[in-house]
Amino acid sequence: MSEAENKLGESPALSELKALRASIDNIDAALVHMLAERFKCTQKVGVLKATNDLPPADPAREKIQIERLRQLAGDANLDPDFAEKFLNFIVKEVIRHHEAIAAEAGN
Ligand SMILES: C=C(O[C@@H]1C=C(C(=O)O)C=C[C@H]1O)C(=O)O
Repeated sequence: MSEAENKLGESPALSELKALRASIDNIDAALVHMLAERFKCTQKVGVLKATNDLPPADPAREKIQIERLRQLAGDANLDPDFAEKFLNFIVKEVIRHHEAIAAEAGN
């Protein structure tokens, strides 16, 4: 049991906290599965780029994605700066994978 759960004891607040945490756990699981699917796609893009002599990063594509995500975030009441940072974090990792795929292919 976590410190917060311990402190709340048997109470309506504890029930609410547990229900909210159960939803958070479901959302985290969904995020992991969605990210895994995204990385499956980006790995294939990496192979496609390496076999067609294309660079790992595509800044023009990223610019469009950032604009789109910032708009979506704003509409969803999510901080657009956070959405941009989150996308950049993922894209940085994708580019690292693409560089590794290109190096493996001898590019
Ligand atoms: C996946 C690609 O490669 C890189 C990673 C991107 C991403 O993770 O969305 C976007 C642009 C590229 O810098 C791509 O070019 O589509």
